[in-house]
Amino acid sequence: MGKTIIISNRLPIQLQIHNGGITAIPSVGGLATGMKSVHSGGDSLWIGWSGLTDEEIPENLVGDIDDALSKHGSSKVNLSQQEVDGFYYGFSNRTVWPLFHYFLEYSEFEIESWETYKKVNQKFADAIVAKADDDDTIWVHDYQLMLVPQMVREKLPNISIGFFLHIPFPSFEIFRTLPWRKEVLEGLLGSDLIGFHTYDYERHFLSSVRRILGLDVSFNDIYLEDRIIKVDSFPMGIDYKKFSDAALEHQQRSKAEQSELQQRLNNHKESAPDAKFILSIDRLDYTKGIAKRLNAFEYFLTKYPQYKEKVRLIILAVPSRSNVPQYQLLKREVDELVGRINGEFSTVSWTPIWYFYRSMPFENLIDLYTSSDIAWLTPIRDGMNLVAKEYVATRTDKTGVLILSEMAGAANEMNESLLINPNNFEQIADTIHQAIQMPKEEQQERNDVLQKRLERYNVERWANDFMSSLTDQKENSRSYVSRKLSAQLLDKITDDYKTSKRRLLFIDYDGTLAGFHNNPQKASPDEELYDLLDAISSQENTDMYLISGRDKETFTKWFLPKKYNMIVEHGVWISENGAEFSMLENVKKDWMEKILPVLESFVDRTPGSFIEEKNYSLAWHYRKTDPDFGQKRASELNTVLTSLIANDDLSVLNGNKVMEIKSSNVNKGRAAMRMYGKNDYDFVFAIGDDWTDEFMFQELPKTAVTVKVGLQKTSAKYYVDGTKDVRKLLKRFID
Ligand SMILES: O=P(O)(O)OC[C@H]1O[C@H](O[C@H]2O[C@H](CO)[C@@H](O)[C@H](O)[C@H]2O)[C@H](O)[C@@H](O)[C@@H]1O
Ligand SMILES: O=c1ccn([C@@H]2O[C@H](COP(=O)(O)OP(=O)(O)O)[C@@H](O)[C@H]2O)c(=O)[nH]1
Ligand SMILES: [Mg+2]
Repeated sequence: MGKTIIISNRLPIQLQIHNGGITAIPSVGGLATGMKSVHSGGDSLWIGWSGLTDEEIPENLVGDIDDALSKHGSSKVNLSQQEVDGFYYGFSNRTVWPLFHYFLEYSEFEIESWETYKKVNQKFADAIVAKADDDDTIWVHDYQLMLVPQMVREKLPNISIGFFLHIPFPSFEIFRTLPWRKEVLEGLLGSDLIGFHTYDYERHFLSSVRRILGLDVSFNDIYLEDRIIKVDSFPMGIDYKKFSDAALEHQQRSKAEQSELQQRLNNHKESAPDAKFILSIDRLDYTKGIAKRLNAFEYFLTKYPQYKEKVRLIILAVPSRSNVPQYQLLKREVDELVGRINGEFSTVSWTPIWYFYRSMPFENLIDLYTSSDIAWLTPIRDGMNLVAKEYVATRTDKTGVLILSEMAGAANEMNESLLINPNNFEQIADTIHQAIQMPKEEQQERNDVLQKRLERYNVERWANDFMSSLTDQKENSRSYVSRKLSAQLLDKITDDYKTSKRRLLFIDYDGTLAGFHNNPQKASPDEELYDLLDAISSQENTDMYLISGRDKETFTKWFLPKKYNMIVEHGVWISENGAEFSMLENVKKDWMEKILPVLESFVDRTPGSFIEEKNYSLAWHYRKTDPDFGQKRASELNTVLTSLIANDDLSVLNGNKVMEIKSSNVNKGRAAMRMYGKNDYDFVFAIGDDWTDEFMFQELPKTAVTVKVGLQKTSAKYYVDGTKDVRKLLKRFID
């Protein structure tokens, strides 16, 4: 097991130059604070940006800076001012950040900053490659580095790469507006595992992958030619113990040991013992809804005037990304709002809002958390929001009320808090009122549940879950690429075939025995194929079945005179030894009239596509359409159908340029297993090219020889390249 390399834009510490010397200060923000506890525990290297540009670093300090970082297990990527502008202030925080948080109108699409983003991502990737060995595990963090996984993959094809996105992944409708959406997705797909905070972000991401890249997605796996990528949600936790221990320790301090801030807080509590402190802590970011919160607070004071002089809002806004114009505007807006509200409501003995615009050290955060009766966090969108979790963790006597926006990722796990919609002022005002009135017992009940959960799903557990999922995934992916049939393997299979006592063969038709045609009727069998099938089926002790999704009329015409055994429409019909087709499965077809109009509307909008109406299924073919367009429509149809059929016993099969809707209890695997049960077979063989054949590969016994045509995702043991190789392989059985 090699080392772990963590890579993020920001390192756990930020360097500053003061009076010719270097000072290291802890980084603020969820990623750095959360991962820090993971990093300090193990054998890991953290690569990131020091916070200083090349221009800011005097030559004589270069060595000292490297030393300072290496003391923290870190190593830096050097960035010039121009790079920081284009990459960090530019593409990361003026394009991706607003877009992914649904602030579409703030998003700027500038080609120059995209180019710098690419260049800087390459720098990060190169820094990893320079330090990594093949058995290391790379964990890339966040939206600033979305191209890094693929860039590393190109240099180190076998290394394990995980990626975690700390911010939301927006819905397809939003993400599609990004001019470089394809490149971003491809960059991420260099990973083996991609993690999100919530299932919703994961779902949005998968839908974009399906619709923009047209890739095969099954549950939460993405199939590439030679790898599988797993996508999953891992809600990030906090270092619970660190916060609860700090709060306990804080409680035991004597007056003299308390911080200046704590003493001020105490003085205010003493002067107005009934007054409540409401706390809000965030980076000064438009996604955090600080301005809205101030307006809502004003509304609350108007709606519930009895709380004048009884509540105080403490706002800690941490300076962030202040080179981005939106952040500067927000700063001005918040300053003005605080001034106006305080001006409007203050009395001689009461200022409703205390406003701090700075970053506070850990000790002061604990002062604020432990002194506040209510924490009020109302982001308009937030990937997770760790402050919410930290507040609850510090409540040693379990009192305190958390009011949390339902738009924060954390809301998914903190149902016992008071969840609000940050745009609904009426609801917010009433909720603050409810929080102030909430009996102690109820507060404790709610926090008890929350604390237990936070303690269990702490940041260490989060990191371990992610890492072990990454290890598993790497193994799955390795075993996924099935083996190409080498000459040696072919000899072995032929030998087993010839020495077996009773054989059972399942052979798919389209894409396996015959190539594809724009018109399916034209893909008819040729003489060579008839000869081959005649020879196999007439062998002693050999049960050969052609197994296909085609309709029974076509197969009757082509093969009934030949008396081959046939299973068609995926297993609805069977014909053996030249008998008429009879039903193998009893299936309903009343759903068809509901689905047909949907397919028709897709035919109308997708020139070249057409519907094939089979007896018990409907297929929408798009072989003749423009490939990209067809793929796009197929993903769209898939989305529509999946929601339409959710409650029926139907499934959608994604075949080769065809989507078929049929009863769930009919598939080739089930049909094949019924044949397998009829006799004692010591050689079972199945070959096929598409998704629908996977049912056979999965359900037939492990000893079966299963062969996929074409290198694609498969459960088959082996693969061959194309229809020519299929015939070559089958010929071996009769030579
Ligand atoms: O590095 P900055 O530009 O100063 O910004 C600070 C960090 O902000 C973001 O944090 C996110 O991660 C948290 C933990 O997963 C999550 O709780 C929060 O909702 C996110 O906004 C950003 O993702 C980081 O990259 C920044 O470093
Ligand atoms: O003055 C401050 C204010 C906040 N934080 C920390 O910054 C993080 C903020 O993370 P969150 O997930 O809430 O939001 P983000 O800033 O990452 O969007 C939390 O761990 C806080 O403890 C800090 O270190 N100093
Ligand atoms: Mg086929």
